[in-house]
Amino acid sequence: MNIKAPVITIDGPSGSGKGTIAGMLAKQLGWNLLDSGALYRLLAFAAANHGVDLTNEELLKALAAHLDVQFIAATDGQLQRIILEGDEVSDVIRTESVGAGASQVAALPAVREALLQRQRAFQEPPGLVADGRDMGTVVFTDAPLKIFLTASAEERARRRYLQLKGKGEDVSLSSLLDEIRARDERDTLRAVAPLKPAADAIQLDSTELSIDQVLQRIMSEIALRDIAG
Ligand SMILES: Nc1ncnc2c1ncn2[C@@H]1O[C@H](COP(=O)(O)OP(=O)(O)OP(=O)(O)O)[C@@H](O)[C@H]1O
Ligand SMILES: Nc1ccn([C@H]2C[C@H](O)[C@@H](COP(=O)(O)O)O2)c(=O)n1
Repeated sequence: MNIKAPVITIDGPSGSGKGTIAGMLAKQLGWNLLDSGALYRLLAFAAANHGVDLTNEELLKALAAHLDVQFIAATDGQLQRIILEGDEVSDVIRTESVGAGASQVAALPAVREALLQRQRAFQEPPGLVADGRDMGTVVFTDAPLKIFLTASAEERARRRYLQLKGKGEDVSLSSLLDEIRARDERDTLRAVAPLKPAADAIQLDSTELSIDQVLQRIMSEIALRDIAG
């Protein structure tokens, strides 16, 4: 019998802390990690490099199906690395403009379909932590633990502001808030796989919680379900 590796899904809006928490959980459990947003970011980035318009669904579908990408798992002291067509792009795909492009290509049904199997292929033993927008509602519907992580738009903009300032970027809090609201609207209102909690997801508002408190809360849900061996 083919027993599938367990999956923990973490969905939520931009800046809610999904990526941070998913990376920490995967490390703590010794499980695989899927940063599904990175795939949409990679596609938007590759499209710009190849001169493909972000509204050209047919060309984007072909590009998505043939994306030459490698995810190199995090090692002690190093974050996961992402290689696209032989070049390391781990940092350059993290800008707000690539994020906005990702949100635009992610609204196209043919693109989502082209990336579906690639995401499911990450479900390997001993387990998978997957973060994104539709992990619990579309990609891993039978996951034994689904988290929907939120925070107020103001808090998410504040976190992003601190993150980008920390990298030496010249950013404005009010424009980050506008960008976050625009991305929320596009991700939530799109017709296909919109951002929403799965019916069986645990909703966790991290506005007033530290990273550690969020992690502890999720670890206690894992223990309750006895899914991590
Ligand atoms: N509970 C928290 N309290 C304070 N800061 C947090 C918390 N969770 C995450 N952060 C910080 O907020 C920033 C954004 O977090 P992260 O990148 O994990 O969000 P995300 O939901 O994955 O965003 P995106 O979907 O845009 O990739 C990071 O600098 C992270 O350290
Ligand atoms: N499962 C996913 C993951 C991401 N997206 C889209 C929507 C986001 O705005 C964009 C970038 O994601 P991020 O890296 O910020 O998590 O990609 C999606 O539609 N579905």
